[in-house]
Amino acid sequence: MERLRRSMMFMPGNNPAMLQNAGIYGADTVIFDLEDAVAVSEKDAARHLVHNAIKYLKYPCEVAVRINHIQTPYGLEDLKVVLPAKPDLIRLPKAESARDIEEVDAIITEAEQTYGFAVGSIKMMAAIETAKGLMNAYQIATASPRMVALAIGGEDFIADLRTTRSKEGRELFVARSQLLLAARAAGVMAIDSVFTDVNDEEGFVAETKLIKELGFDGKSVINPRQIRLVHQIFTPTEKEIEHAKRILAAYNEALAKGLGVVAVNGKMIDTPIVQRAERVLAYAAAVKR
Ligand SMILES: CC(=O)SCCNC(=O)CCNC(=O)[C@H](O)C(C)(C)COP(=O)(O)OP(=O)(O)OC[C@H]1O[C@@H](n2cnc3c(N)ncnc32)[C@H](O)[C@@H]1OP(=O)(O)O
Ligand SMILES: O=C([O-])CC(=O)C(=O)O
Ligand SMILES: [Mg+2]
Repeated sequence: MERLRRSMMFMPGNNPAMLQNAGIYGADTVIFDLEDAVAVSEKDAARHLVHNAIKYLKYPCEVAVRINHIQTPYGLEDLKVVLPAKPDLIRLPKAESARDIEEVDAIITEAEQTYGFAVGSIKMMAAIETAKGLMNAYQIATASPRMVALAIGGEDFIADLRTTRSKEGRELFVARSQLLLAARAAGVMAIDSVFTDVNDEEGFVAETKLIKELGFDGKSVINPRQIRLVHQIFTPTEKEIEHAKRILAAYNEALAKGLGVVAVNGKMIDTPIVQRAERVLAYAAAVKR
């Protein structure tokens, strides 16, 4: 079972209190933002704060940094300042081509060599936030062996579509589905976008259930209150675990009798259903760890 990334919590990289406490809320990943949550006048201070937080504070989770796009005046400097602290993951926003990934990948490789880190140890993910990025999503996801995930950045994406955000996310449905397909084809995780109304718990839960059904591995979040809700939705229930166990038991019994197919509660069980049951159990075990 790969690492869990159910919740990836953003926080502004220039907020010392948030960086200090980032590890206490149980997020699978924390994302220190240098991009849109940080004003231009604060970019430099944020980079150094993020560097020091990663270097001197111990986080019990994966630590990611969202840099500015590499073709902005800030992206390269972001990498220069944060890479020596060895973040686990670099999140590139507004990725539009494989070239974007290759550029960042080359800079990371150089830093790993300079600072004596194992080459390939710093991972990358990309957020798709434009129609153009989505058209190139598979190429983006496969542009470097460092790539572990594609995310959708829904707020920017909706702006690029020239539409508005509906409560049900109708305008994002196709983009989410396409991003999921690209991620699966590339063998990387798919991470959903942020839900900006931190006081709308019902809306957040509905959206998280939807993206889990679509097949996403997790969600970007912006507030500690959203973490528990995502984890609850992604954790298999006792009923699902029991059902998975029954499927495996029935299948193994059938195999022992030389049968390839068997029924549990009147429903046919064959290889893909067994694979799904195995994943439920592996996931449940990973969540407990
Ligand atoms: C579209 C995009 O690009 S999204 C990505 C960039 N955006 C961000 O990074 C925003 C991150 N989130 C936040 O800044 C805040 O959660 C807000 C502004 C959305 C809401 O703020 P508040 O209403 O003050 O949050 P709330 O009252 O729930 O905060 C409770 C506690 O959690 C802390 N907290 C809130 N959000 C975060 C966070 N994202 N990361 C770490 N700690 C946080 C607060 O500092 C506060 O701590 P305290 O009790 O020790 O004082
Ligand atoms: O990537 C995200 O989840 C947040 C973001 O930048 C966006 O929605 O534009
Ligand atoms: Mg964005």
